[in-house]
Amino acid sequence: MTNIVLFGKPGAGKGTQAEFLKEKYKLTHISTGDVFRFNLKNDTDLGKQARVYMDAGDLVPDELTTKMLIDEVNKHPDTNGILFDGYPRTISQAEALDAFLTSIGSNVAATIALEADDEILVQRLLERGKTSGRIDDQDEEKIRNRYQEYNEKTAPLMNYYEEQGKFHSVNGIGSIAEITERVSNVIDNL
Ligand SMILES: Nc1ncnc2c1ncn2[C@@H]1O[C@H](COP(=O)(O)OP(=O)(O)O)[C@@H](O)[C@H]1O
Repeated sequence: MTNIVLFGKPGAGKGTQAEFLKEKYKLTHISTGDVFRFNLKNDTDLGKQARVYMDAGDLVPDELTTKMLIDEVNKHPDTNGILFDGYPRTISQAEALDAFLTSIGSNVAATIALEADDEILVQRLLERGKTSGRIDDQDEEKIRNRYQEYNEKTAPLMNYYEEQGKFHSVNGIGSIAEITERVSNVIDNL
C-alpha cells in the first residue's frame, strides 16, 4: 500500500487535488470532512456528536475522529493505497494513524503539504461558502477559528513528519493542473 497524507490549511485545495490524484494513482480517497458531513446530513449518531464542533470550526475530538477513520480504511482491504485528506490533524491522530498502519503491515509513505497564504485562503473559503452550503465557510470568525485550530494543533505535524523524512512541501498557488503536476513529481520520486 502506498499511503499519502495530503496536508494543508483549510481551503488549500486538498479535496480538489485528491480528485485528480486518486484517479492517476488508483488510490482510495478518504476525506474526514466529507465523511463527517455525510454523517451530519444523515443525522447519524456520529453526525450528532460531531455537529457542535464542526459548526463552530473546532476540531472534533480525536477519539471519535480516529475511530471513524479506522472504520473507513477497513472498508477498503484491497486498496493500492489511501489518500488521506484532512487526517491526521493533531499529533495524537498522527500517532494513532502510525500505530494502526503498523498493525496492518503498512505505513505513511509521504506527507505532501499544499502551501498558500492565509489571506488568499480565507477569500477562497468565503467564495466557497456562497455555494457550498457549509456553515463553517460562511462566517469569517469561524474561518479564522479553523486557522487558529490549524496553527495550534495541526502545524506541529510538519515537524512530526519532517523528523521521519516524510514531509514534502508544494506551492499551492497556480492552476489546478500545475499543482497536480507538482504533487505528482513528489509521488513519482518516492
Ligand atoms: N482529522 C480531524 N480531526 C478533527 N476534526 C476534523 C478532522 N477532519 C475534519 N474534522 C472536522 O470537520 C470540519 C471540516 O473538515 P474539512 O472539510 O476537512 O475542513 P477544511 O475545509 O476546514 O479543511 C473541521 O473543521 C472539523 O470540525
